[in-house]
Amino acid sequence: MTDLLPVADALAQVLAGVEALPVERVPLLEARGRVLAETLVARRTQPGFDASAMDGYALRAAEAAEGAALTVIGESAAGHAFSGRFATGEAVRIFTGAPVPDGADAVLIQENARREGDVIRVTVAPRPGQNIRRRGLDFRDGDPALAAGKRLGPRDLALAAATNHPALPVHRRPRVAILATGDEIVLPGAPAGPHQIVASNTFALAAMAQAEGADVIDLGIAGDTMAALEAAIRRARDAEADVLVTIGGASVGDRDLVQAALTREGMSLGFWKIAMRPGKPMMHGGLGRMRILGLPGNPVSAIVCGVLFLVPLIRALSGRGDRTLARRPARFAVDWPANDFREDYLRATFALDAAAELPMVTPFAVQDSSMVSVLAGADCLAIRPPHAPAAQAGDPCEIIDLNAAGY
Ligand SMILES: Nc1nc2c(c(=O)[nH]1)N[C@H]1C(S)=C(S)[C@@H](COP(=O)(O)OP(=O)(O)OC[C@H]3O[C@@H](n4cnc5c(N)ncnc54)[C@H](O)[C@@H]3O)O[C@H]1N2
Ligand code: MOO
Repeated sequence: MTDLLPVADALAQVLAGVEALPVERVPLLEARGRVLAETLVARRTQPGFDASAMDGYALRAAEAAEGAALTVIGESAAGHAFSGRFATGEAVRIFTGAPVPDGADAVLIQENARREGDVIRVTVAPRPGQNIRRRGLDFRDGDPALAAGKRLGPRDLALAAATNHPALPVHRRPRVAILATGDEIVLPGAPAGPHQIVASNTFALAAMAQAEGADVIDLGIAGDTMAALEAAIRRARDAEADVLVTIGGASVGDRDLVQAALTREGMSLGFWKIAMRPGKPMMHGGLGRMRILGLPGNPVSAIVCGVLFLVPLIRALSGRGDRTLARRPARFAVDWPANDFREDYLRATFALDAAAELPMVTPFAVQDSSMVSVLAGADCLAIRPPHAPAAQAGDPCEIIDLNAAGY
């Protein structure tokens, strides 16, 4: 059994040759969560002029000692620059965001001046340059603003807008078809006998795919017959899915028909079975343009495979630079036994150590891959490499922080 494919090799195979999907342009209001296909370059300089950061008076700092009096000769408001000339002993009333008149080198905040008709008296002297945002402070025409491969969040969209892009080149969203299999599987809320199982991992995988920006094609549940499975596989092809995720029927039982059905439909097998717990019977293949992830039925196995393989595959298809979920150093809070040949992804909780730096990890005592309640209660997956020796409390490990990832 020790010749099973290592997890890292399996991931490399899943990602091998995956190219980002074609580029389309979308307006800013539709761009959240999409992945930028080209580096975005600023199309203007911001601010495009020296601008006031405050409401007050534009003046020369050298003429504005405490007690000095200056004559107010005009006004500069946002969108309405002062067009006159600025001479010795003069100030210009100015508002936040307005152009600073030529010749002024500071803006005196109005709270630091006393207005007496057309004259202001300085109560607190300004420093040269104070309250002026220099031209180009934020960015300049031609500056790279956002990198290709970045998934666009709200702040990125503000920058895209400010740099004067009404629409953005992004990769098409991956289409991910999800098929649950098994005669025993019923939908939540449907009448269910005592020996039936309610589909659960389907919803986690769909949510994960959506969270990663994919469009989900729900293929429902196929019974354990070749006909039902083949019909569902064809529906995935007809819908032009980029990825088909099958759930269940992945192992070696007489009713585990998923691989046979896929092979009959023309799949070329990449790999089947990996040195991982949970998730050993995972399968990968290709059917035309469609990539196939055959996940085990056990809910925790399927969802952990989703975290480790489906998420990076969606990210790669979306054109993202960062494909895998971040791993973070941590320490065991308890002793934990030695590992066998399968890389283990332990469901665990953690609390930060006394310095509030490292997560101190406590795996759940029961690590059964059917236990959805344990997975939902976990903060993280603690990774145990193959053949890791017994760990003692305080020993280092790595975790995937599920809460931080939003999973
Ligand atoms: N002789 C062996 N038996 C098994 C092996 C093995 O190596 N030799 N591997 C075990 C491992 S590890 C796993 S993981 C499971 C995976 O089996 P399958 O992928 O064939 O999964 P099923 O039998 O279809 O289902 C397992 C379990 O999960 C339930 N299930 C299925 N789909 C869903 C769903 N959408 N939502 C919730 N629960 C689901 C299903 O009812 C079963 O209870 O095989 C071991 N066996
Ligand atoms: O690989 Mo299975 O997922 O341990 O239960």
